[in-house]
Amino acid sequence: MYKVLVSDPISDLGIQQLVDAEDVVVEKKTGLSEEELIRIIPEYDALLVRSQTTVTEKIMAAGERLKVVGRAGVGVDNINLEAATQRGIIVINAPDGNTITTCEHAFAMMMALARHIPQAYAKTISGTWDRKSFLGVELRNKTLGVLGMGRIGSEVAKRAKAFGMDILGFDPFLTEERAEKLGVKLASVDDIVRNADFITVHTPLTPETRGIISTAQFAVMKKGMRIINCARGGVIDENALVEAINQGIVAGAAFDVFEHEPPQADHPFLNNPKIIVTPHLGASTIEAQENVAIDVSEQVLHILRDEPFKNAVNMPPVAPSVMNKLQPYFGLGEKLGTIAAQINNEAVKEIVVNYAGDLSEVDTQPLTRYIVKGLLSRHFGNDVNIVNSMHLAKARDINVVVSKSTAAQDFTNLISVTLKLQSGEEQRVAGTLLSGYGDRVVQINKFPVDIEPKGNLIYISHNDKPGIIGKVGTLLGNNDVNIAAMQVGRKIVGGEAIMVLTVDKAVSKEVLEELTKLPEVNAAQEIVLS
Ligand SMILES: NC(=O)c1ccc[n+]([C@@H]2O[C@H](COP(=O)([O-])OP(=O)(O)OC[C@H]3O[C@@H](n4cnc5c(N)ncnc54)[C@H](O)[C@@H]3O)[C@@H](O)[C@H]2O)c1
Ligand SMILES: O=C(O)CC[C@@H](O)C(=O)O
Repeated sequence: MYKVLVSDPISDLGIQQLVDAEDVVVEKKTGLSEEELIRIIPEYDALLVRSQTTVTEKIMAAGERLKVVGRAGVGVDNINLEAATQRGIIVINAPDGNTITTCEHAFAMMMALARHIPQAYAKTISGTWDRKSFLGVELRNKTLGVLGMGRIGSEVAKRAKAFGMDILGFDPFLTEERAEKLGVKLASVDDIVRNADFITVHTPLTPETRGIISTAQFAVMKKGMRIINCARGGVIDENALVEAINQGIVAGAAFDVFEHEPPQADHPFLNNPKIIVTPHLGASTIEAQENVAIDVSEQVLHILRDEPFKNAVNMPPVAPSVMNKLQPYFGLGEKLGTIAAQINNEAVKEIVVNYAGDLSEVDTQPLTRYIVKGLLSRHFGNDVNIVNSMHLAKARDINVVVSKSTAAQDFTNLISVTLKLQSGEEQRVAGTLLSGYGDRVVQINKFPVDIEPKGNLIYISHNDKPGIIGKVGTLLGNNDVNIAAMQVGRKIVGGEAIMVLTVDKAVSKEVLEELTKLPEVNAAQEIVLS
């Protein structure tokens, strides 16, 4: 008999198939502390959660029989994926079941903001008939900026079209073709913050999206704009928002999510008449809760019974024999993907991976997943892993092409990752695993290099002129950035060249900007590797 613990409120109808299964016992125990969960988890084969239970490393470690953690929803930020993977615990989610519901909540928030509905309701039921304080605005002919054009963002854009809004969309994976299909104008974050009357965010919380809307962005916004966050707390900086409201820049804000949930009683949003809030209700409809629970229960049953399943967030389906051959290259592959993503700022249409030498003889499919994971992690953060990386690329219309060749230049193995970009340009990074030395990046674009892919790097493209290396060194020195290693690549004397510097600490955006202002420098980008 398999035992399933449901530790958050999850739709009864949704888990009915588990309850009905003859080989399963379902127990519901909600509101448990971490200690209580640690104490009881050893009895269970599966754990079903929503977003209230944080499934920590300690809980995973105590889950001696735990085979699967099912998340009835999208975000798995409350589940320690690494700990699960290390212990072979499969984590599954239900990414599609609450898309429409959350989109509708964001839309409801936008309409409530435009017409002051919560404020007017509160005043009316308090006995005051006030028709003067709540003059609203129409959505028609307004510009809506959508940051994050994935499942939910795309659905919001479709509905905004029907309301006669002009839509500006930004997503690192949004191509012209897809934007056109959705009736959205492809824009940069800067275009959006300068031109939108309404902004809604639909990205995960990653290092890149944390504070993507903050003081600098509020400073250039249209006076009287309105802003909505039904994605994750922290994507819009909470303090900067309050400040922008006080300065009269933002006319209203609607938040379903908070940096810390639930927010403290003295949270500045809770007594601000221009901010409307809901307690993380984006996914809370009967339909969505049934959808996600049905989806996740079905998969839990499959996993418990050792049947094929979908939507695993963390577990690679790799046969041990293939794993042994490929494992040494997984780290290199992921780093090549990460570097390719970080030296590129354009939408990617195709990823071409070439395996040469030794690697051409084996089934490299699992390794490709690592490369694509590295590439997408810049924008998806922890939401991408080797199980879902190919699926995520496909869902973003990014084609992944693999080719093989027996000759690997002067190396025994060579992995090349070429990004074919929206503009028609290409970016290429190649690397090898050198016996006794480890991972090496041996080519960036057309330039041969020899770089250990580790720590903080700065990638500079420049014109090969005397003195440029000194200027870069002096600028970094003046900013207290110590250079540990430097590689320069060029094809011809005086022509295009690149410099890759290994530095002892992360560099600020300001320093990168200063570097790009040096006369011979064309671009300077930070590459962060673990
Ligand atoms: N409020 C709720 O109850 C609720 C419910 C469901 C989902 N969510 C949250 O909503 C968000 C979106 O969910 P989804 O299902 O649409 O996810 P999704 O993965 O389909 O879409 C997210 C999109 O964000 C994009 N993105 C990543 N970094 C970006 C950046 N720097 N700038 C712009 N775009 C960037 C990704 O490319 C992706 O297309 C997630 O954070 C999810 O956890 C909240
Ligand atoms: O209500 C929930 O379970 C949270 C939903 C949402 O944030 C998700 O990530 O799916």
